[in-house]
This record gives sequence, C-alpha cells and structure tokens, in this order.
Amino acid sequence: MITCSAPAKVYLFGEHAVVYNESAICCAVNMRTRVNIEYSENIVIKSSLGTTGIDYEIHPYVSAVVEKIRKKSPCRGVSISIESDIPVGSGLGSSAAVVVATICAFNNLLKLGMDKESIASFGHSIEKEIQGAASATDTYVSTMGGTIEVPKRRHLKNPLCNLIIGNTNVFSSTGQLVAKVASLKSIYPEIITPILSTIGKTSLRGEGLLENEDYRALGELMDVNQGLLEAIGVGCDELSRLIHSSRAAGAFGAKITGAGGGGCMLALADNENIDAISREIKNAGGIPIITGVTDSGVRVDFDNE
Ligand SMILES: Nc1ncnc2c1ncn2[C@@H]1O[C@H](COP(=O)(O)OP(=O)(O)OP(=O)(O)O)[C@@H](O)[C@H]1O
Ligand SMILES: C[C@@](O)(CCO)CC(=O)[O-]
Ligand SMILES: [Mg+2]
Repeated sequence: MITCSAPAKVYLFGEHAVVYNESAICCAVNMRTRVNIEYSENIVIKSSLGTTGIDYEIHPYVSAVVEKIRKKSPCRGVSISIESDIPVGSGLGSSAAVVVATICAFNNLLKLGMDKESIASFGHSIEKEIQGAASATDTYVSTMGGTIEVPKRRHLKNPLCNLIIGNTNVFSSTGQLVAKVASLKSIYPEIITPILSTIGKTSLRGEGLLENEDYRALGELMDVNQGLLEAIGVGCDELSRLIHSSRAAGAFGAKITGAGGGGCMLALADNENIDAISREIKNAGGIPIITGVTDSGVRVDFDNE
C-alpha cells in the first residue's frame, strides 16, 4: 500500500480574480487529505462521501484522475481510500488536496516519474475539467506548500501572525460560484472586469506588506478585498456574520477564503485576540479553526509496494 497526503489552503487575497489571471496570494495550511492506494481486482473509491467505482456524481475529481491516468498508463484495478481533515466543499481546497494526493499516490504505485511541477499541472487540468474554469492556484499550493503568489508562482514569506478560519458549515460548490462570476462578468463586463482587476491589486500591494510583516495593513486590505468579493456576488449572510464578529473581536482583517457562497472565512490576528475571535465566531454560528501555514506540500507518507 502507498499513502500520500496533501494540504488545504487559504487565500489572503485574490480568489475568483485569479481565474482571470489577476494576482492572488495563497497559503498551504495544516490540514491534510490522505489517499491510500493499492492494487485490486476492480476500481474502488472509498471516502466519507461513499464507496463507488468510477462515479462522476459522488467522486468526480478522483474518478477523473483515475480515468486520465489509466488512459496514459493502463493498469489493473486499484483500491483508493481517502481520509481527510479538510471539510468538503468549504473553500479550503478539499478538491485540490484530494486530486493532488491521488495523483501522487498513482505516481508512486505505477512509478510514473512525475516531478512536483508535473503533479501540479496534471492536478490543474483535472480541476479545469470538473470545475469548468479553474486557476492553477489550489493545486499548485497544495502540491508545493508554503505561501505562493499566482500566476507568477513565486514563493513568499509565510505570515507569522495567527490564521483563524471560521467555517459556516454551509456547503458550496466552487464550480457553481465560478460560473456565477463568469455570468455576471459577461452581462456587465465594464463593471465586473475592473473589480476583478482591483482585487488583483490588493494582492500585489499585499505582497510588500507580507514581506514587511505589516499585518495591520494586510488586514485592512483583506477587508477591502472582502468588499469586492461581496460586489461580485460570492458573499452570504452566514459568512458576513462570522467576518463582522471577527473584526469586532480585534482581527487585523477578515474575508471569505476560497469560492464563498458558504464555506469558510479567514481572519488574521495576533496572539491576544485569538480567544476572543474564536469565541465570537462560535457565537455567530460558526466553527473556529486555528491554523498555521505548512511548508509541506504533497508527500509520500508510506510506501511498501
Ligand atoms: N475527502 C474527499 N473525498 C472525496 N472527494 C472529495 C474529498 N474532498 C473533496 N472532494 C471532492 O471535491 C468536491 C468539493 O470541491 P469544491 O472545489 O467544490 O470545494 P473545495 O475544494 O472544498 O473549496 P474551494 O475550491 O473553494 O477551495 C466534493 O464535492 C468532492 O467531489
Ligand atoms: C474561486 C477560486 O478562485 C478559488 C477556489 O478555491 C477558483 C479557482 O481559482 O479555481
Ligand atoms: Mg475546490
């Protein structure tokens, strides 16, 4: 059996805009999806979502990886079992982590010789196929770890303050939200295109602030980015409640992370405010998760093949 794992991610800036090639800053964080793989008679995919064969309803991302790999390198059946600390459909990159960890598992089982760049780009092709339109960000960051600016794919300094996630527990589909933004952009191009470009500018300014460890200003720009995400229609009441409660409890800044429409928000905070922010996220109906950046991207955890 082989076990590979890959991390979740949060966006400091730039989700949605990055689909249109604007800048984003994204960090890999300390929650992982583990994929176990071994040879078997048939294709079996087992996760908290169910046990299936190739099944594009229940396991679209993993099914697409299996089919694409088997086209390139025909192999017997495999049994894949998935365990994950990453809430599914919550803006923390659960799809990218499962895709990247599954590709890495096949890479080692079938000795495909893919390097990390190839794993990331294969992962991106799967996200594009299933999501409709997708940036390279989630799969690249989950593969490489650390804090990365996309589209240039430059590694930046990790934020040294606390990252507090608030999960609304409302499921959201990234594909649907990306399609919603695309539709708004096609109806009002002269209004939506400059908003996306301004989101990209918050990310470009954010880079210098991250370098200088100016978390107060970084938080201020995250709040600006949040206003622009609301403007493109990816906010919701549950997220707003968690974001406003976090700010009131002393966060440097707070915004949606990932696709929005439910899922998670992210607050930046110093040590003194963590407890108050976590408490207020709970009072506002969310689940707080205190996390940090990991430099460990996709990796092999176990291999006895
Ligand atoms: N542990 C898992 N096991 C099997 N499939 C998973 C797992 N985690 C995620 N997935 C797949 O990914 C889908 C969710 O992906 P989606 O892109 O909509 O959300 P996300 O990746 O959590 O959020 P975001 O893309 O905004 O960061 C699930 O519906 C499922 O198909
Ligand atoms: C909404 C989005 O920008 C981030 C989802 O985590 C989509 C993408 O980049 O593919
Ligand atoms: Mg996703």
